[in-house]
Amino acid sequence: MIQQFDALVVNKQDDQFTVNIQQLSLDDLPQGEVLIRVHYSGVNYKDSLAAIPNGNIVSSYPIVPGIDMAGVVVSSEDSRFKEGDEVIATSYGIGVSQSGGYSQFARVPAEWIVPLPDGLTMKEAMIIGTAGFTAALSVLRLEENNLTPEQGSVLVTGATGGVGSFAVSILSKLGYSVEASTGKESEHGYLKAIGASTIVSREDVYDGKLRALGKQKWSGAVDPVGGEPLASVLSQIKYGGAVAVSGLTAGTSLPATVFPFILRGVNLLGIDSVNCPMDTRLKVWHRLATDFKLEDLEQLVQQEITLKELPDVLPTLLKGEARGRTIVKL
Ligand SMILES: C=CC(=O)SCCNC(=O)CCNC(=O)[C@H](O)C(C)(C)COP(=O)(O)OP(=O)(O)OC[C@H]1O[C@@H](n2cnc3c(N)ncnc32)[C@H](O)[C@@H]1OP(=O)(O)O
Ligand SMILES: NC(=O)C1=CN([C@@H]2O[C@H](COP(=O)(O)OP(=O)(O)OC[C@H]3O[C@@H](n4cnc5c(N)ncnc54)[C@H](O)[C@@H]3O)[C@@H](O)[C@H]2O)C=CC1
Repeated sequence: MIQQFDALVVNKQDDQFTVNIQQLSLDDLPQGEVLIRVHYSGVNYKDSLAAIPNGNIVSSYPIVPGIDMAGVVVSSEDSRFKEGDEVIATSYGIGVSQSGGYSQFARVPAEWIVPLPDGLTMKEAMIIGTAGFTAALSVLRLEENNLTPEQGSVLVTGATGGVGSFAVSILSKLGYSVEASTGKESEHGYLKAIGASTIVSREDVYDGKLRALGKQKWSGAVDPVGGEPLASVLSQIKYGGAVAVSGLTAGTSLPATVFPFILRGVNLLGIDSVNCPMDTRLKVWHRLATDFKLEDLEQLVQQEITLKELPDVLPTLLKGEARGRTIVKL
């Protein structure tokens, strides 16, 4: 019988904002058909936003953040899952509108759960997490836009981050020549090790001047950075190419012109991991467990931490200090 367990709880009451470890009981968990003993979670940019007062992510407090979890089913009221099943639960309302993965136990609606695919351990699934899933979905969308390695280099912005690192590694594994953009000179070795062919600076991508059209440099791009750099990337994509945009670390406004779209047939592909339909979600996890799977996923792990280290680690992503993935052992 489960009495009490540890969780990270974020609360906002009047002017008080708190982030601390608390002892919860099963009665504190939300409704949902499946009770999961969480083994691993991870740290995504969105988790860091959930742990600050004005992150615009959490819809009601108190909440246990953690948009990702992998664990073992303890009990299920839904016939699709049974005790002992290894599962992944990410996205939807997890860690934003209802309690998430920074807890030893979680209760989740059955329709949000993905069976752990053959070929991945729970730990590997959380090294991947929403960041790796988003990178994989970006690559899938670029493939659907007919991108092939023969068309030339593909750009990855924010390349040392979670989404960026996975985009570099997956594209490299598929035979693409990858130009990885980073502002971190100290991480050039890391980017080469995970598959970058060339490292470019942030200034090579956006030199501070936005042009209607620039030289055609990249056949495609995976962009978790957004903002002005994205406008600059669009102006440098080759005829018919595409940019898969997922993020906003450089800002939310997009001061672009229509010219790349109407003169070069460039496509801007929106990437949403949160409400991605289940059939696509299963397809992406299958590819992450097969042809997208990296030989050494541990290379992308910056650190493995425990719940009590989370309050110090969460803010680091908002300062652009992530390198690959931080995973959390529950
Ligand atoms: C892992 C994923 C990620 O990391 S995504 C990146 C992190 N996400 C964010 O930073 C989003 C934070 N949200 C915001 O900043 C705001 O919600 C906003 C700017 C997107 C919109 O704010 P605004 O105040 O202008 O409008 P509302 O909040 O009232 O919403 C309007 C309308 O949009 C729907 N909506 C809001 N947030 C989302 C969302 N995350 N996904 C999908 N849809 C969203 C909201 O429900 C409203 O629609 P309605 O039909 O009226 O309900
Ligand atoms: N659309 C979706 O479903 C998803 C969106 N995201 C978004 O993708 C982005 C990245 O997420 P994570 O990889 O988890 O974060 P992360 O913190 O691991 O990586 C962010 C990267 O952006 C870089 N960066 C920060 N400021 C920059 C700037 N001004 N110019 C260029 N690069 C800059 C950082 O150095 C780092 O490499 C976030 O905005 C996140 O909200 C992430 C997952 C899913």
